[in-house]
Amino acid sequence: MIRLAVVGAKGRMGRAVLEQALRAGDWEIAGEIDQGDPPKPALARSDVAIDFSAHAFSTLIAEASAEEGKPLVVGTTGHFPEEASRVRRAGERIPIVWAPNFSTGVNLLFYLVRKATAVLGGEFDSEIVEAHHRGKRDAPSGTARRLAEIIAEVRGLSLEQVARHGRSGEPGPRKPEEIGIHAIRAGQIVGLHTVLFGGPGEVLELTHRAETRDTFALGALRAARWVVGKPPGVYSMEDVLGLT
Ligand SMILES: NC(=O)C1=CN([C@@H]2O[C@H](COP(=O)(O)OP(=O)(O)OC[C@H]3O[C@@H](n4cnc5c(N)ncnc54)[C@H](OP(=O)(O)O)[C@@H]3O)[C@@H](O)[C@H]2O)C=CC1
Ligand SMILES: O=C(O)C1=N[C@H](C(=O)O)C[C@H](O)C1
Repeated sequence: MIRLAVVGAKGRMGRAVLEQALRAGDWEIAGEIDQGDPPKPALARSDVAIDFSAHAFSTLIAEASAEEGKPLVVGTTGHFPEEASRVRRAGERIPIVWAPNFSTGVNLLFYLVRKATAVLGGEFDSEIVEAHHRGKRDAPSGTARRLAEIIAEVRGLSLEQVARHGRSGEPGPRKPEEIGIHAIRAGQIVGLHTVLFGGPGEVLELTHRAETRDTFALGALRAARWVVGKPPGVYSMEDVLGLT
């Protein structure tokens, strides 16, 4: 049995992880950490923790895991740059899988978008559209941010300079280097990401649709199994899936 701590256990994702862990049968739930719980006792009892909480708390969890010497899987999104640096620093002491999206399809989408951007080149405009449930706190989604980073990396651009979050008023003609990012919030949408490449006389759209949270929960459990025993470092879900 692998002893697991779930951070944000009462949340949408925390509940999905607990359900899938119980179903798998080889996990012992050693701790559930939510508002008001001190994290360290539960981390100390566990072989690995999975965090789906909120950016500030997730940063504290990464630091507490490093102090306890325990591996960690971070699924939380929306970290501010200073928080992200602290998570990376924790990864110098323990192994961390940190991914904005644990579904296999989205990690394949990352690969396909890298390839499409390289093949299509600067003649094609890139726009990202994401849609999520009304309860989501951060925007754009961590997955949309990662998709934008990938396009910027391949095109040798600084994302800060070329990201265009929505358009209104009179933005004028689109600049070729812009990467448009658009967030929709409605109802119970689990997760939808489309990358649209618009070129001369044609449009290519790559879409991933998460149908239930099980895809994220199963991916996070797969990452947790993988990360136990790894050397310190910050790993991606693409590393876990062997896509790198
Ligand atoms: N990487 C991936 O594949 C995925 C990532 N996510 C990300 O996971 C995160 C959680 O999503 P979701 O489960 O939908 O969100 P929820 O709001 O449903 O759950 C978050 C949980 O964390 C708890 N929490 C928040 N702040 C704290 C805190 N300071 N201390 C202790 N507990 C806290 C919440 O408690 P309370 O309600 O009392 O505030 C809640 O139980 C988000 O960042 C989301 O973007 C989501 C899906 C997939
Ligand atoms: O908050 C969510 O629900 C999700 N968040 C992740 C993100 O921000 O990319 C992943 C998934 O799309 C669901």
